[in-house]
Parts: sequence; structure tokens; C-alpha cells
Amino acid sequence: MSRTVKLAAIPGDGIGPEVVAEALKVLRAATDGGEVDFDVTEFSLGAARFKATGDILTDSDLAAISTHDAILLGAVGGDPRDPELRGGIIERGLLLKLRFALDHYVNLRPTKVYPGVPSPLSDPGAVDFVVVREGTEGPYVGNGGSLRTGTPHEIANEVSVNTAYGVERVVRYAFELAAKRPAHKLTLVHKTNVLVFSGSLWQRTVDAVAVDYPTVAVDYQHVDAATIHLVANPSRFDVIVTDNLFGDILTDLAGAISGGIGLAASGNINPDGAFPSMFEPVHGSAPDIAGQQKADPTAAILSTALLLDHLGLLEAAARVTEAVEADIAARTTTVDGARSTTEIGDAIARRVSSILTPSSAR
Ligand SMILES: NC(=O)c1ccc[n+]([C@@H]2O[C@H](COP(=O)([O-])OP(=O)(O)OC[C@H]3O[C@@H](n4cnc5c(N)ncnc54)[C@H](O)[C@@H]3O)[C@@H](O)[C@H]2O)c1
Ligand SMILES: CC(C)[C@H](C(=O)O)[C@@H](O)C(=O)O
Ligand SMILES: [Mg+2]
Repeated sequence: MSRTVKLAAIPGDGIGPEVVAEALKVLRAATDGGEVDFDVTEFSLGAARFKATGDILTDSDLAAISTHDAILLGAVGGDPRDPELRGGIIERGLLLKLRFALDHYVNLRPTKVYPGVPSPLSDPGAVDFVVVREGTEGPYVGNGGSLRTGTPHEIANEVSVNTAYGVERVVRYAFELAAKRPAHKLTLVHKTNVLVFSGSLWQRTVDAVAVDYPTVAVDYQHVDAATIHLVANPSRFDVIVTDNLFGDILTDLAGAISGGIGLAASGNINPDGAFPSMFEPVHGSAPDIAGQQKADPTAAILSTALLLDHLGLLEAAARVTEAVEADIAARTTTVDGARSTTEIGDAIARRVSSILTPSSAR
């Protein structure tokens, strides 16, 4: 008897629906005829719904989403020039609200340079690291305000909140991950020379947790220097643990060095399993290319590999990754430019279907 997985799909805005359609296609190909059925419920949330109804994420939306085993999200947020959407109202009210409400304290963002991928790096072969970005604290919590707003004497504050509890749980997750990976290395990235209070908490926490992981080599880099090393010598990284904002910035850079943001996948994980985890491409809604079938759906497709992996469906996850690797290896600049979002999704889904599973090969 097959197991049913309840999946909430939130296609969102811009290119979100285009890439989610391809990700779902590949997910179905990877699990077709297998031991698991995906029961997908689509939630139409995002800028269009907000403009039509004034709702972003209601309590009942959240309650309904929470009943699922996992979430696949495309991208949210409209055109930043749209006055109705100023201040990241959708991003904060939908994406961050989900991450906070579902306690996604690990934002997992792996970076690998796949063979054949065009990368600006001189030695791309050795790049294989994971950014463990804290997902529920830092300057993202909305703790701040402005005084004398709109006057020449305005003072705007955005407070970065870092709790011992929040930092320790994400640091411990990062050490666990580093202990399982071949390189056994963890780098804390922060800005301890300027952000002395939060930096001290992060550094002390890493030092304390390191005692429990004697096989993991620990390193530290200031975030500005980390951007140099990510470009100049990225093979020095294995697991990077960092706060919410630094992790956001570093992972767009990581996407750019590893073949483009269209390949960068992520998981917003609740490791305790109390809430469904959410998988999404690192990129946004890309209003500049939305509706034109120009988006690369690979990041969304690789996010389904992370989703399958998280659900313990390791064989299906491996088939998706293998199919993506084969597709990327076959790409050339000309072919890539010529293929539509759907064509890339179709090609990867076909490859997934043609990869024999150990059970079907018997
Ligand atoms: N997780 C999310 O939902 C998420 C993430 C980032 C940004 N956003 C939101 O998306 C909107 C646009 O943000 P932005 O322009 O800063 O970032 P973006 O990631 O949407 O786009 C940056 C650049 O990358 C390109 N790009 C992005 N995804 C691509 C893909 N799959 N294939 C090919 N090219 C791709 C875009 O065309 C653009 O040139 C904003 O409202 C922002 O807040 C949402
Ligand atoms: C849209 C925005 C709130 C979001 C973030 O900053 O986390 C995005 O940039 C990301 O990387 O997922
Ligand atoms: Mg980002």
C-alpha cells in the first residue's frame, strides 16, 4: 500500500507559478508508480490575491497549510515599483510569516557546482558547501521603528534579535550536518568586529557546541571577507552557519558563482517535525521575466529533491538530482537560451522517468 504525502503548493507571484508547475511535474515523475502518492493542494496566495481581497495569509490559510506534510513554494512579491506593494508587504506577510509561524529555524541552502555548468570561477569543480542560515531571528523579526518620520531628523532603527535559544539550535544543527559530511568543517560567518553583542553570542555558542563535535574543524570569517573567499577560493567552505541577513546575501552570491540563481534550491526546515517544512528556490518572483517562459525551473526542481530527501524518500530524491545533473551537463549557452521553462521541466521529467530505480532494475 502506498503512503500519501499531503503537499501544500504555494506558486505565488511572477515566475513562481511557472517554476512550480515544472517542479510538480518532476516530483510526480520521480514518485510515479512508487511507494508514495502526493496529494497536492494549491494555495493561491500572493500579490494578486492581496490586491483583489486585501488578504495575505489569514489564520485559516495558516491553519490549513499547517495540516500538510510539506510545502512547496515558488516565489512571492510583486514588482517593487508597485506602490500598493511597498515595504515588502507580501514578502513579510506571507513568506516570513510562514517561516516564523512554522518555526523554520534552519534555512538550508546547498551550493554545488555541477559538472558542465558555466561558472565564473576558475576552479568550479571543488565547490560543494551548505549554508545553514538562521531563519526566524536577526533583523528579520520586524523589531524597530522610526522617530520623527519624514523629517530631516528622522531616526530609523531595525533591531537584530538573537536569542541564546535560537542561536544554539541552529548552530547545533549545523554541527550535526558538518559531522555527517566528508569534509567535517564548519565556518561561522558573522561580523564580530562590529556587531559585538550578537557576534559575541554567536561566537560563544559555536565555541560551546564545538566541544560536543570533536571531529568537526571550526573556522570563523567576517562576512565581508567571506564574500571574497566565496569567489576566490570557495572550496575552503563545507558548512557555513550564519544569521538570517548574512545568510540571505551570501546565498544569492553562492547562486551566482554556481551557475546562476536559477539553479539555487533551499529548504526552510523545522527539524523537530512539529510543523511542515517548506521548500523553495532561493530566487524571487523575477518580475522582469515573468510570464515569458524565460525562468529556469531547475532551482524549484532541485528544491523538490530537498523535499523528498526531508521526507525520507531518498531514492526519488536521488533520481531528481541525477536527472538535473544530466540535464545541466547537456546544456550549452545556446540550448539554454533557446529552451522555455516548460521545455526544461519536460526534459528533466523525462530523464527522471528513464532513470531505473534499483527496484525497477531488478
Ligand atoms: N523566496 C521568495 O519568494 C523571494 C526571494 C527573493 C526575492 N523575492 C521577491 O521577488 C521580487 C523580485 O526580487 P529581485 O528582483 O530582487 O530578485 P529575483 O531573484 O526575483 O531576481 C533577480 C534576478 O535574477 C533573475 N532570475 C531570478 N530567478 C530566475 C530564474 N529562475 N531563471 C532565470 N533568471 C532568474 C531575474 O530575472 C532578475 O534578473 C521582489 O518582490 C522580492 O522581494 C522573493
Ligand atoms: C523575499 C525575502 C523576504 C527573502 C529573504 O530575505 O529571506 C528572500 O530574499 C530569500 O532569500 O528567500
Ligand atoms: Mg534572498
